[in-house]
Amino acid sequence: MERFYYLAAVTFVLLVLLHHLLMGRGRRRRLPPGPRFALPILGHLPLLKKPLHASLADLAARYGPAVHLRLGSRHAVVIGSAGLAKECFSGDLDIAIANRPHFPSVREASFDYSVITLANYGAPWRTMRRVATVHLLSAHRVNIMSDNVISRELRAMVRRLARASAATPGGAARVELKRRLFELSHSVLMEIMAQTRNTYSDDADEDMSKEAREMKDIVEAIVPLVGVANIWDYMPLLRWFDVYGVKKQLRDAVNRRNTFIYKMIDAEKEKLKQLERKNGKDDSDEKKSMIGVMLSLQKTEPDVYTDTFISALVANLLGAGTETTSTTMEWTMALLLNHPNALKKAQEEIDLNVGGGRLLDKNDLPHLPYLHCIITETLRLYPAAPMLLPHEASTDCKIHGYDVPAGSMVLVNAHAIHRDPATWEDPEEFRPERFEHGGAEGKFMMPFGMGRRKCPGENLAMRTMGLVLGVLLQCFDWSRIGDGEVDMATATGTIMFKAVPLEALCKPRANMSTILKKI
Ligand code: HEM
Repeated sequence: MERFYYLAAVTFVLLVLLHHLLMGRGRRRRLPPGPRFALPILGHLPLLKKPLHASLADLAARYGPAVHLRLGSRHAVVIGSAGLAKECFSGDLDIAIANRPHFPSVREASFDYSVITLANYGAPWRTMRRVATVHLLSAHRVNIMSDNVISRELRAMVRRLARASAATPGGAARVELKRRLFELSHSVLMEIMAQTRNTYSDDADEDMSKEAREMKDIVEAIVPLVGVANIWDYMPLLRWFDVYGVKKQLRDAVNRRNTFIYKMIDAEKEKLKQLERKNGKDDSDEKKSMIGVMLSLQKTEPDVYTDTFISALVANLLGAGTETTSTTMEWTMALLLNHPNALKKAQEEIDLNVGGGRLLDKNDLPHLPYLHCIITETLRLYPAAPMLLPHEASTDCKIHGYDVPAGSMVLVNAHAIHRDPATWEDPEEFRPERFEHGGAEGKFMMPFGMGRRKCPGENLAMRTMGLVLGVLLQCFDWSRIGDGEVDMATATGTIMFKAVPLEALCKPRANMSTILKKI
């Protein structure tokens, strides 16, 4: 027993020495200020409370806009001001911090980090990013998708809501908005990827294609397992010995996902072959799904656009685009329910500019500036990714005059920047009017990030949100369930979810009754 205590003590001392030896390199550098005492192995991790953005904002209030922390064995710098965020994402510094930290917990689900969101800055990332921005998410394709896909899925949703209301005594249906908005965003992206849907059911409760439903089930199996696996990032022993059996479950779920995507790719290949046989030539890109577009690229550069490349891109865009978009729409509806005057003002704007004779479409959006202000104000208050995605420095660099060693994580507190009282008057208040008539010009927001790793899905997200929210406000009156305000508590995580899923009452508007019977 004595020997055991002796060995434990020696191991502890060695660990502390090793820790100081490794981390001590920082002493010669001028690191940004931060809490002095860091535990061996864990570093400052115990200081971080949930939600992370609030905890980091507290540290910024104490130490300044650039705070140094040690998270496990990594250096991390937290950026907490608009000025510094702009500095980070301009010029050479933008390139220096354009890598992503790689956490073992996400390796399994991310094709070995070879997806746009996680790949390091370099040639493979550039190729994926170019395909996504030029061929899949460009303004031109978003325009095509607005009519082909988004409006079709949206009409199906409106039809179901109108039917549900008609079947409810009093005409106001109780709607699980969180679920509906998620399913709509997921269906839109699935259709954009693979165009699998060929029928629309009149089922009032759910309207996803068979493929969209299967993909949703698979993603729902993977997400909690990645959550449990997070602990691997700091305790590798759990990973090596697969203590909870998570590794095997995760591998099974990821295999299921990959097999499913390969099946979609094969189906799309078959569809394209049939078209070619029928027409003697390939279809135009405009009519193709995203998988179809990538299969055309595969013909000319088979070594680059492999089936694995396509699968990784499909899985990545579905993952990056669904919950960000649906959560932002859920927050918007929650804010409007708590601010009925803003809701009414948006409806009046729609009535004036579109009327009740047809559903609003993409051409109406530029004439609905107040709706745009509402979405922007929601993105300010509830940015879906409150800390963006973590960046990593590929070389030693300087931020705000401080040394930042290569390998440091750089975290940007967009949530805190959006609520900085030095920039925003009454920052905690929902006030879309602040953006009216260029009122917020020059004020800095970054809900989609900035610089090289900025979100490539902004166009698609803004278009989807404009159309969905516009049509929901045009067709229905919305009210809260019960007398109290909607609970605006946030859940924690990379994405800022609403802690209590949003439900609301929805009643068809009188001026839309003819249209609602026809769609
Ligand atoms: C309201 C909706 C959305 C919000 C608020 C949002 C926000 C963000 C943010 C903050 C980042 C990280 C930027 C950084 O690390 O500096 C990001 C990255 C990304 N987003 Fe979005 N996003 C949204 C919708 C979408 C959609 C619809 C897609 C595509 C279908 C998409 C695809 C991506 C991808 C691929 C990346 C990784 C970019 C890279 O690492 O190079 N996002 N997004």
